[in-house]
Amino acid sequence: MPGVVFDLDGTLVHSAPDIHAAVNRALAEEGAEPFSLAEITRFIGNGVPVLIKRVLAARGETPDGHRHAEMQDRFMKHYEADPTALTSVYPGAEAALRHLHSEGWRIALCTNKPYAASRQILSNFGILDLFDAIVGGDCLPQRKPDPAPLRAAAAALTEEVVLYVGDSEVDAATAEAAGLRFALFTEGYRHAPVHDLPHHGLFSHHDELPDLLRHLLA
Ligand SMILES: O=C(O)COP(=O)(O)O
Ligand SMILES: [Mg+2]
Repeated sequence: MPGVVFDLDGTLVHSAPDIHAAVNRALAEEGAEPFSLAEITRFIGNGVPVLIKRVLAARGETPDGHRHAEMQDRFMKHYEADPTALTSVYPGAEAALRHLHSEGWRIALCTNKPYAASRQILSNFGILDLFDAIVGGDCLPQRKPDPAPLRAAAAALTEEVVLYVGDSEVDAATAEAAGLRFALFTEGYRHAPVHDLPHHGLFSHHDELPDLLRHLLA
């Protein structure tokens, strides 16, 4: 059977509200002003170190390593305390995963979110056991859009054909660099118009996903 690798934030789960809340809690510890949800959503996609860099830059800071690490630790403390309080699985995503799993597809996750929080989120939503492999943003020295994490996730599935499903320009670039066919979820945290992202298929509701993936195999 084929394999499919999923991105997490903006693809399987709408996690921006918890990321936003944790950033603002970290800032509140310093008495700093909160960011809006739209601002923080724009900073998501390249992993936590880049998120923190973007938050500090938007505040006019050019942080040294110590300052960056301090804010990242603060953010992670708040985020890991409850990464699903405000997060939801996209409508139809769990059903699509269960459908693919029951058809014998092997399933992996390749996200820039750190491994432990990613695993916790899948576990909290009762879908962790559907995944044969998880590659988080802190599992390798490289993060997406470097193809190494996606290649590692695909290799873990040991299937001849592997597809990637994601929501962002980072995911599209990663799939292209790894040489995998890419299905784009149009309702995630993308910045550019759909036609600017290289993709082989797109979907706006996860009910469409099993048929789309079968089509991409053909
Ligand atoms: O953590 C991020 O910035 C993005 O995570 P994702 O790779 O699951 O979209
Ligand atoms: Mg994403």
